[in-house]
Amino acid sequence: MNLTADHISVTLSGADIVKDISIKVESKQFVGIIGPNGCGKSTLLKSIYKVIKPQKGLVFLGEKDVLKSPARAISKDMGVVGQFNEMSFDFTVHEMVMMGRTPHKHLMESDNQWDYQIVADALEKVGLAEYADRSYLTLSGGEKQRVILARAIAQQPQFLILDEPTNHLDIKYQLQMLSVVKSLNIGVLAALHDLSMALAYCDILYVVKHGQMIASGNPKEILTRELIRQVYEIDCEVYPNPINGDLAIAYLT
Ligand SMILES: Nc1ncnc2c1ncn2[C@@H]1O[C@H](COP(=O)(O)OP(=O)(O)OP(=O)(O)O)[C@@H](O)[C@H]1O
Repeated sequence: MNLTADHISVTLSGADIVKDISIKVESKQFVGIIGPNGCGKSTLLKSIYKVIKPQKGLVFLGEKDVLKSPARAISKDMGVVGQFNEMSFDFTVHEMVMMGRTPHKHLMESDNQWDYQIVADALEKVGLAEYADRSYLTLSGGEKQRVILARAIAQQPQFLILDEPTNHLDIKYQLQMLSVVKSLNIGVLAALHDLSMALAYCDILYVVKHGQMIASGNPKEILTRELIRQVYEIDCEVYPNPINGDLAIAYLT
């Protein structure tokens, strides 16, 4: 399912946070958004998944006009793994992941065997099968992040939005999270901080600074020393890794 965000502008408390940004994610593409802290990545994503209403712009998911459709209709197709995953109430891990089934159910419809299987499979995928009965509030930040991914997987969306999905994860689970997401074979739009991960996983990369899009394209072509200096104000070398031939980045501080 394609996602198109056209000419999105967001103003918050009088400040222009997102300035006329357009993004396209083709079906099954993994698309990344990078940029420094505070450049507007989360705000842009929130305006796409309807938490913030943009002042200008259009968002289409397939044929659906996202900004004009009810949240429930969009949640059948769009999953979101946000940056902050705190809950006020204590649910078990199983209950948290089962919430992913809600968009597919009628009011008061109870969970069936099929839902149970989907939840068990999703927990298995993120390596948390043994955690089903644990209290969500007692989990570590990284475990919570993986539960939220499992919930999004259980939702069986056609499109996934990830806002810095790996920020609590150690390297094993960073790789696991992005590999699991890639294996879902659906359109993905992800805000990422790690440029090496962006190089490894993204088909297309959008680069944002001060709320504006300053570059986009194949990460291997656009992530140059000059662009990284312009965006992050640091010096680096981008070079072919002699071990696997992939591009790597050495930061020169
Ligand atoms: N409700 C608000 N009112 C005023 N300013 C806001 C509001 N929400 C966010 N901002 C500001 O908008 C800017 C962009 O925030 P956003 O969270 O989109 O950045 P980001 O690129 O996701 O940053 P990070 O990499 O640190 O997560 C920040 O300067 C933030 O302080």
